Amino acid sequence: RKVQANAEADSDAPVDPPKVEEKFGAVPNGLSTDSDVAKREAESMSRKTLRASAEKFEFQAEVSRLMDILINSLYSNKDIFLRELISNASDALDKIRFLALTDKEVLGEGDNTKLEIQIKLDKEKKILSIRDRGVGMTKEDLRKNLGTIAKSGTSAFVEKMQTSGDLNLIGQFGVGFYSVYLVADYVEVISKHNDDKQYVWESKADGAFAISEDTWNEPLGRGTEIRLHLRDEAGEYLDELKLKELVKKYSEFINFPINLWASKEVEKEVPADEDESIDEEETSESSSSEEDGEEEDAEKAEDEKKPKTKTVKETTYEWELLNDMKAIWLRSPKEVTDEEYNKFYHSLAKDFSEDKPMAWSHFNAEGDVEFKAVLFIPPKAPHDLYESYYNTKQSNLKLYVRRVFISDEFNELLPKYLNFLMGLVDSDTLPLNVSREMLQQHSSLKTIKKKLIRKALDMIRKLAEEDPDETNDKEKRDVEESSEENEKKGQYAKFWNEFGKSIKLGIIEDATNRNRLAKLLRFETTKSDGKLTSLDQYISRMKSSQKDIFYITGASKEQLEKSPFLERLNKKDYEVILFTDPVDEYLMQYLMDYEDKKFQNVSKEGLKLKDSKTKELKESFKGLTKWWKSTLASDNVEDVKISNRLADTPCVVVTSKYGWSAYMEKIMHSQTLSDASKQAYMRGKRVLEINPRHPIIKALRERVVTDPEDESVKLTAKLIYQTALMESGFDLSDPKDFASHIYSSVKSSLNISPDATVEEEEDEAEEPEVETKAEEESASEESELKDEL
Ligand SMILES: Nc1ncnc2c1ncn2[C@@H]1O[C@H](COP(=O)(O)OP(=O)(O)OP(=O)(O)O)[C@@H](O)[C@H]1O
Repeated sequence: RKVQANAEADSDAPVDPPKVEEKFGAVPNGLSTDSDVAKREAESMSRKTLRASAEKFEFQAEVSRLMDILINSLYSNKDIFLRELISNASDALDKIRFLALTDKEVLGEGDNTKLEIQIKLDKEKKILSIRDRGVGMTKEDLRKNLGTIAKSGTSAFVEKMQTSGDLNLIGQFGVGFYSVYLVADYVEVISKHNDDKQYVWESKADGAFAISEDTWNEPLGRGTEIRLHLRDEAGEYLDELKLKELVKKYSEFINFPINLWASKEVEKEVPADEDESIDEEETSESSSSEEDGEEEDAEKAEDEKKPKTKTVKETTYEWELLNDMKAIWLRSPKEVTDEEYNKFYHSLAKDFSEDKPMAWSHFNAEGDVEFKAVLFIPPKAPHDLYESYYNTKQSNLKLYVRRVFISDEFNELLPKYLNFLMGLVDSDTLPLNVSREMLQQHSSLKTIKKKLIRKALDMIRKLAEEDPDETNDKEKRDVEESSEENEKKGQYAKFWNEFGKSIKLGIIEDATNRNRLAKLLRFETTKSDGKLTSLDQYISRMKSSQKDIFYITGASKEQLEKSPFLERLNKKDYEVILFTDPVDEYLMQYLMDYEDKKFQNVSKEGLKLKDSKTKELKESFKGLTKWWKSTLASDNVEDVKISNRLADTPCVVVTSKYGWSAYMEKIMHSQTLSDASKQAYMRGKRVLEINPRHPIIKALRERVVTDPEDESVKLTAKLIYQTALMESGFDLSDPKDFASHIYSSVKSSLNISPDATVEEEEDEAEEPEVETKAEEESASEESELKDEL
């Protein structure tokens, strides 16, 4: 009877999972069906070699390299594979839900309509399976998606991973799937797409993968199941508690239910063991005497009243929901904690480093177009943010319409220069059942975009306002600094270093918001003492006599600080902005004024600096400037003028107001594909400005007065011009010509006759050179030295 009781207990055991389970492949406690046998055969076959009948493919070289690194990685945080798989499953579910908006049929019926993720463990066989009812993959999808890497920048990632060993960013590079090989040595991907049959992709990460039509697993209906045959050392992922903890940690914000086939200890009332009760009866019989007959009867009656059951512990299995799918953006911003925003950012950005986002903005737009949005400024700029700025169409904003994910490639939501922001928009106003193309043209998008830009710029402005480093008010700064935890200190400089270029690109591209963006601009100046300053701060320090905002452009701060263009400005204590980023040159073509103040490039014409003697000097140097201009006629010099910007340098070359500056010319020259004819056209007209107080200039004037036709004076004047060109940042068009002028001048300073010629080499009969002993020795010494080096 015992045997029977056990059998009964077994049959009640939790091997009878819901219907979904039956289709799910490996059954935990092993139901012995025909398909099971076939399956096990298939499995054991495949563990040895990939299935013989399968079509074999080689991984793209880059994928193989990546897999090699992953397999041999000593990276300790192997957990990341799970969030990558769940994230892929969630993407696939998003895709089918989106398709279903316009065609309900694609969802199918019954269990197929359940948009969920299921995780299952088979401790015995050491298999962890993750299944989704997403869009699935056709045979071709399997080959392409899990064999090649489409996204660029993967090489960069592989390099980085090899050197830093940090795999945490894997998801951001579009190669998350391969992280399965951190924990598994053999992986099967079973997938069913509506347009194809069910296929199995499998690989042991040995350079090859195989695809075969799946005739042995239970049909999936639709979607993908990934089976990880875990390595021995990855046994911890068969622990339910561990998986629950991981899903909580990484996948909290997944918008689909994630269910774990979880065991549960339950107490159950089972019929009390009859054998035992008989034994008891027997014992009681033997111990009883006949006299006790009446008493006994009473006890028996009592016993019969007692239930004949007992409590036993049983393990049952059931689907346990691991996430609560809370859409953070639907909640009131007041209710969401900083910690939740941080976590949400990490899941959105697939960035699981410790870095927190720099700022966020969570808002609810009402009116004609209603939407909710959360925007984040990431802690760091992605490695390729500006590399392909004009070519990529990558926006980092997810668009939802009434909680349904539509796309994360909607470039209509934010202008390019704000592409560094992460976040999402969920609109109730946009229609749900139209194609993506139709949606892209929807008039509400313009309103959404406008509001998003406003909010984004506000968020950046606040970042500066809250930074004590940004304030001019020393007292306020001290108060802030003394507060214990001042996380906000220096945050704007950090933002500027990461994303400053984006703000500059914004000024160039977004005329409507130019002024708002200009407020966010930061730069160093001749007086900022190595710190960043803003236009507002610059203006607040302007001298009362100063009308324009002064700036200069060049390759480096050090170079600019020595520029002759700043001589007199420095002397007179004017502040000048130092722009050292090539993009600044473009920027200043668009930023004409700010708060009614014009910008003046101090290396260009138009600088107004009072010099009471200008008129007088102009008159007294008229002869020289006229003569010099005609001497330089062939050098494309528009004019020769008295300068108001020089102190110690004899002369400089300035450009016309709307032409390119010297630095811009350099930038354009360095661009391989720039158009030579445009270069000639845009090149600023050059004006030689002379310093009338400089002894060289004064001496030159005297010499010209004496003999304007003196060739040596003409040569000297040309040499001065060429030197000024160089010092002003221009490239010399004919360096050979310049060099020969310098040598002529050197000759005269060494008192060498200008006609002196170079000594001719004697014409000897050509003989092979024979090394003398001494030469040989020195040569061998040299080579020894090289070896040592
Ligand atoms: N569960 C799945 N269902 C359908 N397609 C999938 C699934 N998992 C992966 N894929 C396909 O394989 C591709 C490669 O996946 P992988 O994780 O390597 O990169 P990714 O998903 O594009 O980028 P990321 O890792 O950033 O999510 C995906 O783009 C997707 O097309």
